[in-house]
Amino acid sequence: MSHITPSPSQIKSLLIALVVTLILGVVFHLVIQVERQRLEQLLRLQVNQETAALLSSLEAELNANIFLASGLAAHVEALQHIEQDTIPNTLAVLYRLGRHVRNLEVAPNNRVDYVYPSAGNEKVIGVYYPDTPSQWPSVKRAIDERRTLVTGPLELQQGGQGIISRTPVFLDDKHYWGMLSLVLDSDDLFSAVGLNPEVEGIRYTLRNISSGSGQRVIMGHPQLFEEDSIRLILNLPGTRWELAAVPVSGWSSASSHLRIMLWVNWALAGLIGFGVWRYMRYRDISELKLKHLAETDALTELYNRRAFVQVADQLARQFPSSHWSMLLIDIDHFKHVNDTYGHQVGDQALQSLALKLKAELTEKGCVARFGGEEFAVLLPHQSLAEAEQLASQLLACIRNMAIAIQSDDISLLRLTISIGIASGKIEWVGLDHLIKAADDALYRAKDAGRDRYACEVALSKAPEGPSTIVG
Ligand SMILES: Nc1nc2c(ncn2[C@@H]2O[C@H](COP(=O)(O)OP(=O)(O)OP(=O)(O)O)[C@@H](O)[C@H]2O)c(=O)[nH]1
Repeated sequence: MSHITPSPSQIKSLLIALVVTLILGVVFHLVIQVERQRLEQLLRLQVNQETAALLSSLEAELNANIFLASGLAAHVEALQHIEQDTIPNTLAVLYRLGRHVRNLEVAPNNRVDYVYPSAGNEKVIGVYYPDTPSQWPSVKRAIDERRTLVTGPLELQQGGQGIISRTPVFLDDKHYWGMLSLVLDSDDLFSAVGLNPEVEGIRYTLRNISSGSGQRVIMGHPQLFEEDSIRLILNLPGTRWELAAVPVSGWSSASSHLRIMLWVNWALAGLIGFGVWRYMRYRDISELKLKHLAETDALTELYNRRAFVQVADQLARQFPSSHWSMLLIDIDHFKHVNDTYGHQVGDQALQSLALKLKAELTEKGCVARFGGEEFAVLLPHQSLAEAEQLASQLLACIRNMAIAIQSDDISLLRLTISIGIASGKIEWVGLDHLIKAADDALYRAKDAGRDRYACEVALSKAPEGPSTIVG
């Protein structure tokens, strides 16, 4: 199984793209979260306002009714008694004046003697409060506190539920005369103010939170008090109610579209990250291509002279005390090839020779086209003897090589080369000197008849004078 190891620049591009994706994603995410919270707060504010408005309508409507009996109480207190003839009419007037009034009761000495309207409320006549456990505590409390108190909603003697307002009457401000009660139809009252279990996308629940009420739910779904709800309290004389409100589709409904935005955000951040990665890869590849173009000879695909010098300089810095050899290779009578078969044949010959040199020498050193029909080979860590051996092999290899040519005039071409060898410790010699020495040696090889090598030996810091060998 083959493993493809990513290059450092690939890893760098990937990391930068990931960082860009993460930063953008997190920033957008935070912006969306802040917007979500803002929308949720707005919704809470809106629900709070609507709940408060509902509660104040309820309070206003209750207050408009529960003190109706106060007028009758004042009448009794003023006259010190009640005139039986006028009671039905008085109660009828009060009944008309009120809203949602189910019935009015007059109970001198806590026994109900009069009720209006009488139809449907007959069962109430004669009820003695102290004998009615469901009513006596609230009656007694109103007497004790000497003020109008509201209780309920309660199950009524005559059936159904009602909110009861009780006003105790005292004669001479001392002697308790009796109780005036006003029963309101709770359902009618709630629907008149628009309080229902669900109103315009908001669920409401009302409960009684007065002590001893057992937090009884008056209207709506009890679970609203288990939820994250807006809660407002209504204080009435003698009782406390609590109204809870929650949007039907929850608090996050106002920002539900932002949930999609979160996905879009990450997709967008990923897309931008991918774009960054593509751009960086494109830039890296373009840089590599440019570098390759700048370093490579277009005809032979070998290093050009500039790249060769750069590589050699780098190696010289890396291994300053190493012993180096260098070959300068020049094709013999190449002008003749060009002149006889044309420049194109010459180019093909140069390409074939470059391929051969690459195949033979790449593992041993750095091969470059030095100019025209001249090639250079740098052999770091190689002695003169090793360089000479290599040069002999090369000479034989090229001499015996038949170069295939695509031309009407010729199909096979044979060439020879001449090689100049220079050798020495790089820190003493220096690259320029090594090249110059190899060039001199090449000149001598040409001079000695070509198809051979010549070397410069004993190049050192303090050379005694180079000696020349022609192989
Ligand atoms: N086809 C081709 N020819 C080239 C290229 N570069 C240089 N030459 C030719 O190489 C020849 C070099 O000729 P000379 O310097 O006289 O050397 P030579 O004929 O090889 O003779 P010696 O080197 O003395 O053996 C010239 O004809 C150049 O035009 C190239 O890229 N393509």
